[in-house]
Amino acid sequence: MHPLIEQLRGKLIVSCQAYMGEPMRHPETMAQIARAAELGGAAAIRCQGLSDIAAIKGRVEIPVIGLWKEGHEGVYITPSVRHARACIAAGSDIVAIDATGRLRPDGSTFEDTVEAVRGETLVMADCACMDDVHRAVAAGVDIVSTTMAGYAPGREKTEGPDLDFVREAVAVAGDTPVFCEGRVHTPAQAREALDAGAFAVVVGTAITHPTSITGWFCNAMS
Ligand SMILES: CC(=O)N[C@H](C=O)[C@@H](O)[C@H](O)[C@H](O)COP(=O)(O)O
Repeated sequence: MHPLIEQLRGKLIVSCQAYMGEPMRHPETMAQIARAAELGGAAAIRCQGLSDIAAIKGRVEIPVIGLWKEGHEGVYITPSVRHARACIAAGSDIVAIDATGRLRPDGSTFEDTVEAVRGETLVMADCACMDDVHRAVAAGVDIVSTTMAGYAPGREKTEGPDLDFVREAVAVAGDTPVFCEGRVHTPAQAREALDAGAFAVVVGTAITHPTSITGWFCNAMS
């Protein structure tokens, strides 16, 4: 296993993302949050967009998992070779790519992107279902992640993390590490994900999205 991935074993990865039109959507803000997460013990940062990747890479010592989201429908996480190459150029140590079988806007496939960038970077495959896991492992990716479960066809959206998906993925992924990502909202759930066999756990919203967290409190109080 690549040493950069080995150092993530059993660790927390923090996803620092602000969405279009949101008050925290600024590379400097994301870099500050990423650095704060690093000080808290995060082993890597996952982040979106070329400016954020560059700003965060310049601020933290830990590895950066970069992606580039374009659009909201269909394949929007690093949807082409061009997007993946740009993420590498911006400073990503690992590039996250949608691993679903859906065609990308430019007509290319997941395999096309993996083929083009493998050897230049480490690839994290954002999967929605077991078909994606099989596809990603066959393509030779470095990491499989449950990122898209509940957000693309294939699996129901679970209340918390999809731990059954983690277990099923671990059972077939062989030596390829499986990360648990998506709806991990509490430290206890992060622990459960490791117990389910996850190699590492990615937490975004519950650490870095104050608008959502505030809403959780408000809902509980109304
Ligand atoms: C489905 C999709 O587009 N997920 C994105 C992937 O980068 C992010 O919006 C999530 O915040 C990230 O996966 C972490 O998940 P959570 O925020 O639930 O901890």
